[in-house]
Amino acid sequence: MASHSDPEIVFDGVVKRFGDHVVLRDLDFSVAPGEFVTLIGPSGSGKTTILRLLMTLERVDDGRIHVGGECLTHEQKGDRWVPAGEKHLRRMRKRIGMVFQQFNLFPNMNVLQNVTEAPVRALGLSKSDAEERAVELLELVGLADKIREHPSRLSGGQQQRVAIARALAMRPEVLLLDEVTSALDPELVAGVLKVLKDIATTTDITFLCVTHEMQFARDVSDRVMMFDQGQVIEDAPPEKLFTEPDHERTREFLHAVLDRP
Ligand SMILES: Nc1ncnc2c1ncn2[C@@H]1O[C@H](COP(=O)(O)OP(=O)(O)OP(=O)(O)O)[C@@H](O)[C@H]1O
Repeated sequence: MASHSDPEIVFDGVVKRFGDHVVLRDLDFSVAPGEFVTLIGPSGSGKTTILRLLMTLERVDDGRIHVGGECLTHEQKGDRWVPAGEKHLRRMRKRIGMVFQQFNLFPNMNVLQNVTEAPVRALGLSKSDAEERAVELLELVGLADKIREHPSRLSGGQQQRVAIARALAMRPEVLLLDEVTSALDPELVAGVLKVLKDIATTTDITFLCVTHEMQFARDVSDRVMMFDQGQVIEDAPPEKLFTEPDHERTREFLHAVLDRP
């Protein structure tokens, strides 16, 4: 069982390769319960791979990942630890939600159905309980008046807010955010970020976020991890990392992204 002092997420010596390409090399980090941690770093440095490992969309080549005090990647069979089987992964997956760059809503379902489908199917909630909760969440993301609309009638920002409500409907302990505003028109970005900030500050969900929105990262994160060539090269509160980074590589990276027109 997890105790209060256990970190919510632990990467312990994680290695991930694609063929000969080592994307994560002996990666160690942890995230405390309720913390909001943002991963920044150059394109191709492995940030999305970290989220995909947590979603069990990829398997580690070495090392272990723990979530909520339990091993995600391996399970005990008798006195041996073996790579996690499908049943273990399915159970663990329910604890982790993810919001992607693309909203991935079901086009043939209305907003309410999109938010209730998984809780009814995967958590076994009754339809009326799932709907009650979905309406609360859709109010939280500012879409109470859209519950009968189909996704195609919504703006990108509204669709992304439905995707956020859908992820929250599964009551995740951990919410992973992967470039959630990248596919949005610039004028829709602020509304989505505001919703996320409200959720981050009013719930005890643990967040691991990949974003190029540096102002958002600075505003919301408890910690920012600068990631390069498969490892965390700097890990600091945002006010430190964005103003006086220790590492030259972090300085160069911030200079490049903050100067972008
Ligand atoms: N399924 C895959 N097969 C082969 N190579 C992959 C696969 N997924 C990722 N990679 C490679 O792993 C590296 C890390 O990719 P990843 O998407 O994690 O980077 P990232 O830091 O999230 O980049 P970006 O900021 O551009 O999204 C890249 O070189 C990528 O080409």
